[in-house]
Amino acid sequence: MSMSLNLNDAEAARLLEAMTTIAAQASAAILAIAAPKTRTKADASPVTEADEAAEAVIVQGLRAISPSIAIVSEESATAETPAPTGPFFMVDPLDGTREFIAGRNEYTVNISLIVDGEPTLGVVTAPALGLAWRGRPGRAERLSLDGSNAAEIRVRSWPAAGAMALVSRSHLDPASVALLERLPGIAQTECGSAVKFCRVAEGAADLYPRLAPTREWDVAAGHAVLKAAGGCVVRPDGSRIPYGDAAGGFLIPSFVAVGDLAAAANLCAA
Ligand SMILES: Nc1ncnc2c1ncn2[C@@H]1O[C@H](COP(=O)(O)O)[C@@H](OP(=O)(O)O)[C@H]1O
Ligand SMILES: [Mg+2]
Repeated sequence: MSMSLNLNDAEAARLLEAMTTIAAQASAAILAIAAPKTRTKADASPVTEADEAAEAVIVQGLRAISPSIAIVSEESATAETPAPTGPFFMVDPLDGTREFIAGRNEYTVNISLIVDGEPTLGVVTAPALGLAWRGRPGRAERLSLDGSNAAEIRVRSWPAAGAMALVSRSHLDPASVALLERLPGIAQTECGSAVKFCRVAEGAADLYPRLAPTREWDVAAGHAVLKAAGGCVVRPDGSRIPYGDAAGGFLIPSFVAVGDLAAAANLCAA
């Protein structure tokens, strides 16, 4: 059954607030696990008991607030997961598991709501940084994990000098390196997880190139935040990312996340 969802701004704000609370609860569940037991998944990537604890908190929380909206979540998605037919929540209970296991603080909880194939609402929390970022159409915010200190954020214009790219610490690939080599004078910093989208959204960086595979749950919430802040996440040719690709295993082969839309158009035309 297809279901339409036409949220006005007050309803969007209310739903995003509830998603923020759930992401904060999942963050607390992660922080409560001091020495996580770790195993390797079928795709050779790591998962910990913290990933699973956070997912349980999130799924239970989302079911309680919106029982009719489907949930696609990293640790429960399988090859048999059907393509969602209406709006759906896309969840990564712990993005940057490698960072988390290594004891670094750049890992996140990602929760987004996809409507008509577009990440429309999104919250990203960084438990170890005590921070959250969230976006809905027309407004993006950075706040403390406890919900205080919410402040509007906005992308910056591409600077004439001193543009900054963020790249994966654990998965930097040759194609992204080659793209950066074509941009003279751009500085680059390593950063784990969906924090990269949020740094671009708050105008601390300009570009996050990822010309290597990720999955929709790694991207959707950060995409919603960056879009709300005035930026974009697109395939390298400038086309949109088709969310809800169950048949393709929710794989996103490559993307670029950019703060300045004119710079994004130039980059994608090059
Ligand atoms: N070959 C691959 N295919 C699909 N996703 C990949 C991948 N290599 C890395 N990723 C994704 O990249 C995420 C980490 O991003 P980063 O390197 O920027 O921190 C991982 O998230 P998880 O930690 O949730 O598994 C993982 O899903
Ligand atoms: Mg994960």
